[in-house]
Amino acid sequence: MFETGLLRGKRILVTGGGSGLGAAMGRRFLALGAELVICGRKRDRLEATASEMRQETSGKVTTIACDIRDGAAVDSMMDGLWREAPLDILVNNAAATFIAQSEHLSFRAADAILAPTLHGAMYCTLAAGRRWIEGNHNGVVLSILSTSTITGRAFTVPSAMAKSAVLAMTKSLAVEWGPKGIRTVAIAPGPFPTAGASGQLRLEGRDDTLMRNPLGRTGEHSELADLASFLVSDRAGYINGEMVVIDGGAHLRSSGAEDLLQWTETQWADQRAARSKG
Ligand SMILES: CCCCCCCCC/C=C/C(=O)SCCNC(=O)CCNC(=O)[C@H](O)C(C)(C)COP(=O)(O)OP(=O)(O)OC[C@H]1O[C@@H](n2cnc3c(N)ncnc32)[C@H](O)[C@@H]1OP(=O)(O)O
Ligand SMILES: NC(=O)C1=CN([C@@H]2O[C@H](COP(=O)(O)OP(=O)(O)OC[C@H]3O[C@@H](n4cnc5c(N)ncnc54)[C@H](OP(=O)(O)O)[C@@H]3O)[C@@H](O)[C@H]2O)C=CC1
Repeated sequence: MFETGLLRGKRILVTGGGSGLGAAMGRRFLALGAELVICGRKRDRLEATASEMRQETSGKVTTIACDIRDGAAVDSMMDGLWREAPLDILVNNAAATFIAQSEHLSFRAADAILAPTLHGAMYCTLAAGRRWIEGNHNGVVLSILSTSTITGRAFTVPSAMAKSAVLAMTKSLAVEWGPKGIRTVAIAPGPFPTAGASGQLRLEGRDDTLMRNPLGRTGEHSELADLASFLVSDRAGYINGEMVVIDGGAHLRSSGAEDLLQWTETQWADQRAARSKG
């Protein structure tokens, strides 16, 4: 679908690129000629994903273990990267969520979602942006958000809050950093099957999520990877501050969480007990 070498010469960091949608985007970026860096907390999983990628392509893949909740760790990751060469593109993909009745969320539980999803994305963006501006280098920040930024979403309130805040960052920096050669864009995916999302959101057995999709299916990873590749490429050079929804039209019918309103207190208690058993 794209010209060969669409992303040739681009050095791209995908946070949370060792799994799920981050890995799918990374694979496509490599296939389009980019140099890829993936980060996450789990070094083993990053290495396993990178080694699969290296077998599939001749492109260069680097892994960095980094907990993006830690600003100093983010700065040290960016220093290390910039010592070699500046990044061209940052993809804020790492995030966390789980379903819970909000009145049962401890402050620590709320922070467990806000810290990577909001603070982590902000730390990475500020760290990359500062270096781009100091070095007079153009850049693109793509943030993977959610349609909860449009609809809100019951039972995943900290995630909806964090994603909405990163959308505000995307729009605000488009104006502040656009004149400095930095584009900020976002994607709001609907349900795409990944181990992370299915496990945390109990998507299995919640047929309503799929039934409510006007297209009657979940998204394909390749569909998201295509959209991401376009948005970070120079072909999308005039798109700035925009969030593109890719959800089959699902959010026009429902936020995706309404079936949870039917859960009984016993079901929620079982959910909490399952969590506390690990
Ligand atoms: C909906 C429709 C969609 C339909 C539409 C689909 C749209 C999807 C939008 C977004 C999707 C995604 O983000 S999908 C991405 C999913 N991937 C992930 O979440 C991967 C990263 N996840 C993680 O790291 C973990 O799962 C997570 C728990 C979030 C963070 O782990 P931490 O080690 O930081 O946290 P812990 O130390 O274990 O716990 C910190 C506190 O949080 C509490 N806590 C942890 N899990 C909890 C839980 N399930 N329920 C309550 N509370 C919980 C603990 O009890 C602690 O509080 P105290 O007891 O008080 O100490
Ligand atoms: N799948 C879906 O249906 C949807 C997904 N999204 C968004 O897409 C993105 C990818 O989600 P998905 O692929 O489904 O889920 P995954 O759980 O596979 O991806 C989350 C990634 O984030 C990384 N991560 C989490 N916390 C941290 C941290 N503190 N520091 C560094 N990395 C971290 C994880 O790696 P590690 O554990 O090694 O740290 C993991 O690779 C997320 O932003 C999610 O909100 C949005 C809407 C729908």
